[in-house]
Amino acid sequence: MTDIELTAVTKTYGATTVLNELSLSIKNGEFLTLLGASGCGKSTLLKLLAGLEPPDSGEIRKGNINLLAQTPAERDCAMVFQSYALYPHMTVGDNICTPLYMNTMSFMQRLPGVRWLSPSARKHIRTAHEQGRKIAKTLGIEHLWSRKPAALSGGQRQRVALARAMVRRPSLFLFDEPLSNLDANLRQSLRAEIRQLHDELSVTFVYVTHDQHEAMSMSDRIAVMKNGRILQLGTPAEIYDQPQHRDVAAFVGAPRINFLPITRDSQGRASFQGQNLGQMLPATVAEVGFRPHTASLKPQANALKINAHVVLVEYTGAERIVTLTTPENINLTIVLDSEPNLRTGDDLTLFIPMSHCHAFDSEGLRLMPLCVPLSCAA
Ligand SMILES: Nc1ncnc2c1ncn2[C@@H]1O[C@H](COP(=O)(O)OP(=O)(O)OP(=O)(O)O)[C@@H](O)[C@H]1O
Repeated sequence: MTDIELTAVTKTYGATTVLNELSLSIKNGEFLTLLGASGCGKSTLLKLLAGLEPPDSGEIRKGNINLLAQTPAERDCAMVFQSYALYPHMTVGDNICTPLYMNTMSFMQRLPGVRWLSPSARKHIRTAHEQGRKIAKTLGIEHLWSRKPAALSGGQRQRVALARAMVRRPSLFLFDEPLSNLDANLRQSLRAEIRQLHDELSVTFVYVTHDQHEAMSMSDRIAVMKNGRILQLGTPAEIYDQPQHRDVAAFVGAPRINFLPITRDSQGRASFQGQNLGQMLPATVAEVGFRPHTASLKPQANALKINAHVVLVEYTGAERIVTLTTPENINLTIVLDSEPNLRTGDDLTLFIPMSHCHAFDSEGLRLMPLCVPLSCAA
């Protein structure tokens, strides 16, 4: 099977450019997540893949097949929406199976009267129901077969929508925020189920979400989007550990990454709270980011030192989340797994190993740290 290649795809609605010269290679069989804030163009990209909308320019190809020349039905993909999109007058069984047998019947056989009179049409329906029941069993909804959608919970409805997509055995699944309407516990269990389905089916999943937990826990690769462009494409670990843009760093991780604005000393060297960082950070650094879990209260070499004031200590059981403010009025959040005596109002010094600091320039682009060890001049 072949990868799907999007090349310089642009989509506009009126004066709004929703996708901007976007290029992306979707590997055959991978679980790829499009992650980004509301309005960044994720759903539009999904619609272009499904053939529900055409791009203004650019190419979408699968090997030597030009997908843009194919109708949605020819593209062999199934879409699962946030809103389930079930037929309210049909039972669960009919919701799952109707698209399947309608696909395999001739126009005449699809006519309601003929459908039940024609032996071959009845055979199609019987086969579809057998396949549908198997899938329903896999998803744990077989006992709901004769119910109508109104008599189902949100999680059950989404399972029916999943079953309806799976029964056709498409080579590409497109998910548009399928878990957004569900409560946190159900989201977590369906997240795992969708990932398991992917592993069992071994077909390509493209999954849209603005929830970084979903993206990080389910995906082989994540494309982080902003303003119709991909800021970074990588594995969850690459996205988390080596964010190529400050907005990528800010989008993943909870609590959120901290950012420190870097100033210049009288000689033009990078500095923060009077420390000379010129030996450690590239000359063009504008900001340093560090994740809340990387801060320590233990003095150490080659570390960025931050003087701060404790505003709030929150106990979460295993760890404590500490909110601080610096003399420059920068708010910081750190996570400590042990510090029995820390209280609101304390003044302290944080140490962030330079190996855990992310440097960004004024455009937000990642800079490689200098390899010269720092002698932090206080
Ligand atoms: N049919 C349309 N006509 C006009 N504008 C549209 C249309 N569809 C989408 N847009 C606009 O395109 C932009 C991107 O929309 P899109 O739905 O792709 O974003 P998204 O990242 O999926 O956001 P969300 O997470 O809120 O669904 C938005 O500003 C939206 O208002």
